[in-house]
Amino acid sequence: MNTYPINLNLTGKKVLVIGGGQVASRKTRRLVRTGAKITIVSPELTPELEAMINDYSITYYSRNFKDEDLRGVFLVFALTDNRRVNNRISQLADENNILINVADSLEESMFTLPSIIKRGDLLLTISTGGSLPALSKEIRRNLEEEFGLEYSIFLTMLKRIRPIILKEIDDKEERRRIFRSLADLRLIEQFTQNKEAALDEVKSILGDNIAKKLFLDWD
Ligand SMILES: C[C@@]1(CC(=O)O)c2cc3[nH]c(cc4nc(cc5[nH]c(cc(n2)[C@H]1CCC(=O)O)[C@@](C)(CC(=O)O)[C@@H]5CCC(=O)O)C(CC(=O)O)=C4CCC(=O)O)c(CCC(=O)O)c3CC(=O)O
Ligand SMILES: NC(=O)C1=CN([C@@H]2O[C@H](COP(=O)(O)OP(=O)(O)OC[C@H]3O[C@@H](n4cnc5c(N)ncnc54)[C@H](O)[C@@H]3O)[C@@H](O)[C@H]2O)C=CC1
Repeated sequence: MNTYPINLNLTGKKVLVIGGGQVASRKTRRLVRTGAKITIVSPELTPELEAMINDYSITYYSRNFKDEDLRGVFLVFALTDNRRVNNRISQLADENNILINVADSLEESMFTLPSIIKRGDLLLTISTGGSLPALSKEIRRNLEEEFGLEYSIFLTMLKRIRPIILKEIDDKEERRRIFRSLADLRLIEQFTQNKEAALDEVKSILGDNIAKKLFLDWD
């Protein structure tokens, strides 16, 4: 299947989770960090979901799914263990143009969830097109060792540096040279081993003028 990979901004959007088992737990864990307005409908809940409902302002209805639950919903997860219920939700979502993920049917899903590695602003996603989700998980575990916290630190710094380079350096080629030199995996990894040396290298890539502007209040 040729899916279209996107990173959705769910801030303030109504998201409905139907079902309260292990799969709902895993998917809701990722949702609570997005700023979405989450509602869960399920007669039963895992202890983790109970805790998330308390800790984040999640609306919860302790009952089976009703068709009206879909009203005004932007995105829905059909995560019950009942094929007929999941299929009904999928039909309704289709009719009403609501984005849907169905836990037990790739065909009825408008999108699937990838395995993710998040290090601050760095987001790596892995997907097997539904062929073997366990492999996505295994690849994630392998890559996790390769991409550590240094990426988060580095990108936090770049968030501050990049706009200044864009503002201060008019020459497009020069800017491109700088950004390409900064996108250096070896340099980023140095932030865990020898932060001083890594910062020195960043300064030398930026050149004296920019470095002075940026690192004046740097400790
Ligand atoms: C199509 C998709 C739809 C979707 O859910 O979006 C889907 C479908 C199904 N998964 C099933 C089973 C398992 N899923 C996992 C794990 C994950 N599954 C995820 C995504 C996806 N799963 C989407 C495609 C992703 C891709 O393309 O690779 C991950 C990546 C993301 C997430 O869900 O958070 C997350 C790993 C997160 C991480 O840790 O990194 C494990 C492993 C485990 O739990 O240890 C098992 C048990 C082992 C096994 O069975 O392989 C079953 C069979 C159910 C049954 O037995 O009946 C179906 C239904 C079917 O195949 O029809
Ligand atoms: N996509 C994925 O990553 C995976 C999908 N699955 C599939 O996902 C589904 C759910 O799996 P689990 O969470 O492990 O099952 P589970 O049995 O732990 O949870 C099912 C939940 O659905 C609720 N439920 C049942 N009928 C309902 C209804 N009419 N309305 C609202 N809630 C209802 C139950 O109360 C329960 O909380 C299964 O179909 C399973 O085959 C399983 C593993 C991984």
